[in-house]
Amino acid sequence: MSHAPLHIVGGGLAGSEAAWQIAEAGVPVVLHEMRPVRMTDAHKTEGLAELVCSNSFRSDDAETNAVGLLHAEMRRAGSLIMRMGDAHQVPAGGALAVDRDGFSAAVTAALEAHPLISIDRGEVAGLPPDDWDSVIVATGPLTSPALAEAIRGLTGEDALAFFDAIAPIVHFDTIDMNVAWFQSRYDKPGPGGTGADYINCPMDKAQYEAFVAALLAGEKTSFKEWENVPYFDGCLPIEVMAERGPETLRHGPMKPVGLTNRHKPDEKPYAVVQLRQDNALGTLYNMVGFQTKLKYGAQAEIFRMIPGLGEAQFARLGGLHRNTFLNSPRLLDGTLRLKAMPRLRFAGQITGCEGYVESAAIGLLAGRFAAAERTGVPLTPPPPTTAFGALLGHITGGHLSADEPGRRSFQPMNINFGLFPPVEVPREPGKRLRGNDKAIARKRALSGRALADIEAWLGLAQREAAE
Ligand SMILES: Cc1cc2nc3c(=O)[nH]c(=O)nc-3n(C[C@H](O)[C@H](O)[C@H](O)COP(=O)(O)OP(=O)(O)OC[C@H]3O[C@@H](n4cnc5c(N)ncnc54)[C@H](O)[C@@H]3O)c2cc1C
Repeated sequence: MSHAPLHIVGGGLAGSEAAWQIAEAGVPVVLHEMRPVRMTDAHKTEGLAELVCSNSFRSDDAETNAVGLLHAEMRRAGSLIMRMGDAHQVPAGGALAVDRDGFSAAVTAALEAHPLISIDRGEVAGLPPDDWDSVIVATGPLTSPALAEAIRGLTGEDALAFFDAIAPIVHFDTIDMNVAWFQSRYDKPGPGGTGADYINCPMDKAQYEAFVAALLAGEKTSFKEWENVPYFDGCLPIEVMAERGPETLRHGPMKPVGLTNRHKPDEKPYAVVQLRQDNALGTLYNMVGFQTKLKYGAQAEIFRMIPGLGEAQFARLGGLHRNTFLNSPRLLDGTLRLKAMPRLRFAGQITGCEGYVESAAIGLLAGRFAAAERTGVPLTPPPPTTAFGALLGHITGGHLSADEPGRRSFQPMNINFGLFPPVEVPREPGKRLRGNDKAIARKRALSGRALADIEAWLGLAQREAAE
């Protein structure tokens, strides 16, 4: 049976995954992507699913890490983003990091080759036309202003925009490896890694203190209209962390634990800056956790104070970006449709999830919901005990609003075990778990339950589609 096409606006992480899911369900889809006709402030290419900053999908540990669990669920659900991420991974300790160009090219090629997908390059500069009866809007944190304005007018809610900061990338051959050394924290090999995947730059106490002082004094980009902007803690600019106290960085991205300086094994570094491979060739490394809103001149000067980076050349410096997202718990229904106009469904970071993987996961769900609606096969949302369900719950209703007049408390969030309903931790007779052991046992129990429940949900969805 042939179906009328669905439309997706935005060919990023969410839109690409949604297109794949819809087409794989046998429904034709038109994917509208504005690049290269119109670019965003962060995208550099015309490739679909371009990674705009870090090249990491974060931890791949499905047993004790919530994003690793989400990876596992997505793989089971036939995710294109995970398949291409796995195919283009670069070594990164316990994390899944990818060669950004190879990854984006592979996603683009797969979508272009699918017989049910057509790709239309052009901006949707307002509400989608009335004759598009089912649309997924996946235009991301940098939704073009014309569309953002139209959505804002439609919802009556102010789409909150605020700034995040991105980390610099360094040319490998400008790093002094007589000072820096390769090692993953605790020598963890992780998927596709060797246990020596990060470059580490050590600092002694005096160097660390001088560095923190320089960060505090360095000239920052200031955006008056965005002052008092609420950064979320996972993506704080390094100088904002420094402002929180002299020790904050040493306990955050510059923590020295699990690392031994190969050049001076008897000297414990006071702080360590880590760089992670950014491309398959190994010619570029990004500074882990070093997102910043320092001015370019100040960045180059201050980051060259880091031992090993004295002569560093930067392929890209850090910067600021806008982040636009909906007050989804109020605006969207349980299958991501806009209550005020149900022909529009939202996916990706614009719904208030955060991160490449989470955005793709919500794209996957939006695609499946839209395809099910088109084919007339009802699809119940995934159970809240799964990573898919927990994330969807956060977006469509799990968040408790602070309900202060004129303000809203809903903020973008990465997947985390705090979003899952409590679980009974299995007890071993005669053994009482405490502290870290107890926390790990709890995560294992949450993961085990999630994987069993997602298998059941996927099996059920498959049976319903076949009937
Ligand atoms: C500068 C920056 C740095 C980030 N750093 C990280 C990071 O390090 N790690 C991480 O996990 N996440 C990071 N994020 C968040 C990351 O962007 C998102 O998590 C992810 O890319 C969102 O996926 P998405 O599909 O929702 O949006 P995107 O991947 O941004 O895709 C949206 C697409 O829609 C297109 N588009 C926009 N408006 C229109 C329109 N009107 N018509 C047609 N097409 C349109 C855009 O060109 C884009 O291709 C960062 C975001 C930004 C902006």
